[in-house]
Amino acid sequence: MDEPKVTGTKPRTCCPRKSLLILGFLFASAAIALVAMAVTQNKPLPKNIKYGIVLDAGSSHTNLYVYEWPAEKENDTGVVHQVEVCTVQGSGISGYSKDPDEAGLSLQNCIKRAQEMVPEQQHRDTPVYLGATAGMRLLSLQNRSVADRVLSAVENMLRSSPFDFQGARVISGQEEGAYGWITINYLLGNFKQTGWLDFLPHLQSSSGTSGALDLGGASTQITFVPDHEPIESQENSLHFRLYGKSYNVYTHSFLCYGKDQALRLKLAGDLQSTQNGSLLDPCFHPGYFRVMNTSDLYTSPCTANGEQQLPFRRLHLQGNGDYQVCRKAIQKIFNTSHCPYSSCSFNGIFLPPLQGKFGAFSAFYFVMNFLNLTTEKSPVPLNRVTSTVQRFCSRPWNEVKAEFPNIKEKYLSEYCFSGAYILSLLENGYGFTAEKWQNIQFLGKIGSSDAGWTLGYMLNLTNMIPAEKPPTRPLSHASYVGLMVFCSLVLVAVLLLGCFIFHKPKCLQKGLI
Ligand SMILES: O=c1[nH]cnc2c1ncn2[C@@H]1O[C@H](COP(=O)(O)OP(=O)(O)O)[C@@H](O)[C@H]1O
Ligand SMILES: [Ca+2]
Repeated sequence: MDEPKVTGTKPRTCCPRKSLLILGFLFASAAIALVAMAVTQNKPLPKNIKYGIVLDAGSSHTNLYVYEWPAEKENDTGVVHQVEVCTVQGSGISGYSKDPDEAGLSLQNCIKRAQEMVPEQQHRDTPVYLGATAGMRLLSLQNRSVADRVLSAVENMLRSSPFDFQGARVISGQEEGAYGWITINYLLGNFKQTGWLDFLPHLQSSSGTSGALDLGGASTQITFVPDHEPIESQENSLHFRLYGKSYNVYTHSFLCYGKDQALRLKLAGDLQSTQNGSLLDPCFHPGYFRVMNTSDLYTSPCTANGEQQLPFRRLHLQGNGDYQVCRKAIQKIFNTSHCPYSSCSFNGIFLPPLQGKFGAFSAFYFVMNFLNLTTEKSPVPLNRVTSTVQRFCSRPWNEVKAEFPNIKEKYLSEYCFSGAYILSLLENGYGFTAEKWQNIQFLGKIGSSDAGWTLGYMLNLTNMIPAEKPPTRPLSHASYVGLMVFCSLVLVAVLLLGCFIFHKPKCLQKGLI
């Protein structure tokens, strides 16, 4: 018998296995190519960096700041940062009234330093600004022509530098307050309005900004956005439109209430009640002794009104480190007897209710930092700050001097007065209660940049803060490419999986493998 013939086709060789392999290979190659393309395309381009220089001509000294930012991101918020600060040796420019040319020469070393920091080919395109604050405001009040001569001396020096000189002027107290407020909010990223909060504005605090407290040697500034309160005096009211949002800002600068002039005000007041020129001063350490010419005390317009024929020419000051008495003596320089508004700080100056968080910088920070009151994460409570200052004031001067041999004697001897003055100003002057005190953060730097008015000044003068929010795409280019690649891969994978499930090659079917 014939054996039954095996009919039909030969069992299929597993050809889909080959196709699968090819498909897999193509898939892997395409995926690698996509990722490689995305990475190469998004590699950061060589940076095009721009620079700007601002000189802060303060009453006690001048600082030169160099800032840099990526040219293509000029209008973003938070991109400009400080790369250098150079402290000019000697006094502030207002201290050169006897020899104005020296004021210009004093800047030379720091200008050289800036030349090293900025690449030579960019010197010509780098703007340089000088802003003078309360020391020069006082000198202008005292002798306008001398102040002008000092300003033209620094102007000539800056014009002769290789940088693009943009002006040297005395800025107003209002500007100083406003630019300090802009600086800290820019650096803290408070003008940034990206993310979901844009669509849920009720979740943001009313202004989303921090107030600014700046303490200098000759003036002090307070600036913040009050909560829906009308700003009752025009000279304290500023309006800004930044990144598409409007801000009604309260600001006041108290000339003569920087810590150096405040000390003069206090001493000039104390002098009225001495007969022989010796003064027992509760704001200096026990055992501290200082001799001053009374005429020096009255050279400033802050104290000039009190000048009188005193029967002595020298003041012999002796410390006794009594914090409570010191606070009482300081209190006398704040006049709280009249207020033509619904509420005032002191000297009849309008102050709306304090609102939100505050960043306190410059001498507020130097003093608190020296007293070790800035190191903790959360603010140190007011009662602990008070007891720290009290304890420090009561320490004998020779003990303090021995503990801090490297700190300038001028600073060291005045930290007791300065600590007490800061507490008087914030607590009694502005009305920071123990509860509100917790909203103050003492700031030296934010990131790499010093907190102060200079950055805000430059941002404003270079038009780097747009009034309206620049139109932006929802995603950055890199995120867009990344997401596109990811979605393409998911789509391809789903397609392959679909093909695989619905046209399962026979060789992979059960029993054929
Ligand atoms: O390291 C420090 N310790 C204590 N005080 C300092 C230190 N550095 C600067 N200061 C003080 O900070 C203040 C800065 O004032 P600035 O010179 O800016 O005057 P202004 O802003 O009133 O024009 C001055 O009183 C100066 O003595
Ligand atoms: Ca200052």
